[in-house]
Amino acid sequence: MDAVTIRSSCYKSFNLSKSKSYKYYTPHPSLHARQITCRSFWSSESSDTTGSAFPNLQLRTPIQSRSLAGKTLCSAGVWTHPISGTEMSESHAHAEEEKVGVLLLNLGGPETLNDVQPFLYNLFADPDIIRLPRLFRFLQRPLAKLISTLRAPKSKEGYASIGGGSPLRKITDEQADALKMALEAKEVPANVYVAMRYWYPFTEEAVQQIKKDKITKLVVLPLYPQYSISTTGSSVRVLQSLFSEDKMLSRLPVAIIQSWYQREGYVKSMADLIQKELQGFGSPEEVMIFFSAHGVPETYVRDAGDPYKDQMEECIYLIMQELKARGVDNDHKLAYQSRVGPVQWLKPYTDEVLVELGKGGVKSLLAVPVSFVSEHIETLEEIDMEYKELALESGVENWGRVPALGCTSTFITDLADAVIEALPSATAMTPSTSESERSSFSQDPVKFAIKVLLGSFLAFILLVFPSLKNQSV
Ligand SMILES: C=CC1=C(C)c2cc3[nH]c(cc4nc(cc5[nH]c(cc1n2)c(C)c5CCC(=O)O)C(CCC(=O)O)=C4C)c(C)c3C=C
Ligand SMILES: [Fe+2]
Repeated sequence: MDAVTIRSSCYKSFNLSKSKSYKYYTPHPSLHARQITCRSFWSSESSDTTGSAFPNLQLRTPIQSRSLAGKTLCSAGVWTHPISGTEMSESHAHAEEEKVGVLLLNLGGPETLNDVQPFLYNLFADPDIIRLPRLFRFLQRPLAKLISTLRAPKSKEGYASIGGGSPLRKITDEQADALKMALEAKEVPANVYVAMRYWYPFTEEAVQQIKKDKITKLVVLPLYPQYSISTTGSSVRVLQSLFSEDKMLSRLPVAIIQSWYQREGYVKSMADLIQKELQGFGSPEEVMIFFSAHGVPETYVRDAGDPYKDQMEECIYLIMQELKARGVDNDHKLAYQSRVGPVQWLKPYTDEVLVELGKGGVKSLLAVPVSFVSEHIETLEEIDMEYKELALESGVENWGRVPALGCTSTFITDLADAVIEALPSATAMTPSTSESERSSFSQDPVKFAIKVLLGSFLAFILLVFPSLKNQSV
C-alpha cells in the first residue's frame, strides 16, 4: 500500500511556501493548533464523524508522491484510495488510450419559480443538510416536504427579485466550457461534466454520461473552494454511492480534489478582484474589506469535525497576506451569512457585524463573497440588496461588492492546473464504509440524538413561523 494515513498539521514539515511546482501557500501560523479538528477529520484511524463519504480514502498530494515515507502530510490536495503496485502498472499500460473526464460538483439552483419548492425539497431531504440520527431517518422526507412547502413562498420572493431563477446552471456550464478550453491549451484534452446536487443536471445524469463516454480517468473538482460536509461532502457521498453500485464505475480511476482555497491561482485571483474594486472608492485605503462566507450550523464544526471554518479562516489569511504583499494594508473582517432556523450557526453573523461596523463609524465597506465562485441568490439578493440596505442604514456611506470569480481566466487556468496535478493520483474507488461508520452519532448517540431532535424541532417551528427568526437564507 502506497498511501499514508493523513496527518493534516503538515505544512511546517513540508514547507509548502509558494512552492513553484505545486503552487501552495504557507498557511496561517495559528493553524497548527486549530488542526486538531482536521486531524480527526482526515485520519482513517478515527471513527468517521464527518459525514465523509470516503472515510477510508487517504490523501495524496504531489509532495506525498515524492515523499511517501514521511509521517506528516499535507491537507491540501487530493483524496485517493491506496494504490497497489498492480493498479499502478495497469494504468500506465493503458496510458495511450486514456480518456480524461473532469466532473464539476455544484449545488444547483431552481431555474424557474415553479422549481423552487422541489429544489428546496431535494436540499432538505439531504441527510448532510438536515442531519437526523439514523433512528429518525424515516422522518427525513416528510420533514423535507413540510419545510420546503413552508419555505417556498419566501424563497420564491428572493428568486423573483433576481430575475425568476438561479443563474447557477448557466454560469457553471460556462465555467465547464472555459475549463475544457484551458485544459486543451495545456494539451490535456478532457470532457468536462457538471453534476448538481439539488437540481438539473443532477449528479446521476452526469455519471451516466461519463459511463456512456467511456471515460478512463476522472478528476472530481467541487466548485466550492473550502470543504464542508454540507457541500462537497454531500456531493461526494452521492458519487460514492453511484460508483459503488456500478461494476464499471467502481473500477474507474478517480481523483477527488477536496478543497483548493489554498492554491496560489485562486488566492491571487481573489486578490486581483479585491484590488480592482478598491480602486472604485474615493479613499481606497480607508475601506473595510468585509469577507462574507455562507454559514453552516456550529455543530457541524464542533461535533462533526467539519473543517469548513478552519479552511475559511486560512483562506482569508492567505488572501490578506497576498494583498499585503502588494502594499494593500486595509482592515478586514470575516462573518457568516445565510443562516437558516434557530440553531447556532458559525459566528459572527454578517447582518450583526454590518450593523456594528456601520454604527462604529466605518464609512466605506467592500463586501467579498468567499464560499462560492459563481453569482447566486446569496450574492445577488442577500448581499446586493438586503445587506447593502442594512449597512447603509447603519451608517456606511460607500458600499462596494467584489464579483464572484466566474470565468476569470487566471482562476480557470489554475483550476486546470489543479486537475492536471490530480490526474496521476487517480485510483479506483473501493466499496465504501457502511452507513454506521459515517454516522455522526456513533460517538455519543444519546447526546447527539437529543441535540438533533431538539434542533430539528426548533427549526421546524421557526420555519412554520418565520417571523420568529432574526434572519434566514
Ligand atoms: C459553501 C457554500 C454553501 C454552504 C456551506 C451551504 C450550506 C447550507 N445551506 C443551507 C440552506 C440553503 N442553501 C440555499 C441556497 C444556496 N446555498 C449555497 C451554498 C452553500 N450552502 C448556494 C450557492 C445557494 C444558492 C443556489 C442558487 O439557487 O443560486 C437555500 C435556498 C435559498 C433560499 O431558500 O432562499 C437554502 C434553504 C443549509 C441548511 C446549509 C448547511 C447545513
Ligand atoms: Fe446553502
